[in-house]
Amino acid sequence: MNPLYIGTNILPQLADFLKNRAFSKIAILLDENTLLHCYPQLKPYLPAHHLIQIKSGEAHKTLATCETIWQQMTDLNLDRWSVLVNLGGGVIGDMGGFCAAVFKRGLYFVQVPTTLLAQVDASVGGKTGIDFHGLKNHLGVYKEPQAVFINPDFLKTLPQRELKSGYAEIIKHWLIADAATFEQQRFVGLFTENWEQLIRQSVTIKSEVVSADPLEGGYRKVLNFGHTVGHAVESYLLAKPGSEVLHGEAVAVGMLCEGWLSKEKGLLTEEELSKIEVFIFSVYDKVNLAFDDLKPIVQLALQDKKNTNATINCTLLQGIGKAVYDQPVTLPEIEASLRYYNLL
Ligand SMILES: NC(=O)c1ccc[n+]([C@@H]2O[C@H](COP(=O)([O-])OP(=O)(O)OC[C@H]3O[C@@H](n4cnc5c(N)ncnc54)[C@H](O)[C@@H]3O)[C@@H](O)[C@H]2O)c1
Ligand SMILES: O=C(O)C(=O)C[C@@H](O)[C@H](O)[C@H](O)COP(=O)(O)O
Ligand SMILES: [Zn+2]
Repeated sequence: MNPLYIGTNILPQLADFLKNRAFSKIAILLDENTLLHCYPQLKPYLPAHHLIQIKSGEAHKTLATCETIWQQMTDLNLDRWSVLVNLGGGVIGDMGGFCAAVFKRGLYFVQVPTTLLAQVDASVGGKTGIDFHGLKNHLGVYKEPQAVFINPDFLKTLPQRELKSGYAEIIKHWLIADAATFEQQRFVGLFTENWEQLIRQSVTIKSEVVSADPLEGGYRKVLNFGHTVGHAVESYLLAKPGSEVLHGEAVAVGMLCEGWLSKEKGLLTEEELSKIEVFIFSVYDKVNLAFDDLKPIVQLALQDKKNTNATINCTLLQGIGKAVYDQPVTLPEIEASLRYYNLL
C-alpha cells in the first residue's frame, strides 16, 4: 500500500507531496459540505488547482455523477500526469477513485477522507466504485491511491449521525480482530476523547487485512462482516424515499443479523451475541423494517460480491474478535435473521 499519513498536522505533508510529485494539474473533487467545511482548511496548503464539485450523498454515487466528473476532467484537460484529490467521505473517495482509475486508463489520485467512516475504512485498501441501479458498489475496480492523508480535525464539523455511521465500521474492526478493545469500549458507547487513537487502531486492522489479501481472494472477506445483510438493507431502503439509512447504520443492522447467524451455527455464544446487541443499541436506533420489506431485502443478498454461483457466502464471527469467511447461508436463514432483528 502507498503512504498513509494520520494526524492533525499532516496538511503540510500533503502540500509537500503535491509539490514534489510535480503533477501536471491538480483537481480537487468535493461536494457542497466539504467545500464549506473542509476545503478552507486545505486551500492554504494547495498549489494551483481546480475544483470539481458534485452533490453529496449516496443517492449521487452513480454513473450519472461519474459522467459529470469525467466531463469536467475533460474540460480541464487533465492528462495522465494530473492528480485528483478526493476531499470528502466514502462517496467522494469511492467515486473519485473509480473516475480517476478509468479516465484515460488511469490518473493519479489521493484520498483526503473527511468523515469518520472514510478515515477508518473507505480511504484505505483500494476498493473504488459506484452503485448501479441501487446495487451497492456494483461497478468498481481495485486501485490504490498514491497516498492517503487522514486529519481527524475534519471530524469537528461532522454531524453526529455521520459520526455514528463511521463508528459502525470501527465496531466491525473490533468484532473481527480486536476483542480486547471491544470489551473496553462496549461500556462507553460512542464516547471517546481521542478519535486519533481509535482511527489509528482501526486503520491498522484494516491495513493488515488488505496487505495480506489486497484483491479479496479470500481473507479480505473478513472486512465484509455485516455487509451481506447490511448492503441488502441499505440498497432496499435507498430506493424508498424518506427511509434511506446511512451505510454504517445498515452495517449495524447487518452485524446483528450476521451475529445471530453466527450464534445459530454454533460459532458465537448467546452471551457474546447479547453483548453485541447491547453495545449496538447503545449507539444506534432500531431501523424500521416492515414485514413486507423482508423478502425483497433477502433477494438483494443474491447480488453480494462474495457469492459463488447461487451460494451466499457470509462472513460470520467465531467468537468476538475473530471472523470466518465463506460460510454458506440460505435465503430462509437470512430472512430469519431479519425477523430476529425485528423482534429485538
Ligand atoms: N471503499 C471502501 O473500502 C469503503 C468502505 C466503507 C464504506 N464505503 C462507502 O463509503 C460510503 C459512505 O461514506 P461516508 O459515510 O463517508 O458518507 P458520505 O461520503 O456520503 O459523507 C457523509 C456526509 O458527510 C458530509 N461531510 C463529509 N465530510 C464532512 C465534514 N468534515 N464536515 C461536515 N460534513 C461532511 C458529506 O458531504 C455527506 O453529506 C458508502 O458509499 C460506502 O459504500 C467504502
Ligand atoms: O474493504 C473492504 O474489503 C470492505 O469490505 C470494507 C467495507 O466496509 C466496505 O463497505 C466495502 O466497500 C464493501 O465492499 P463490497 O465489495 O462488499 O462492495
Ligand atoms: Zn462498509
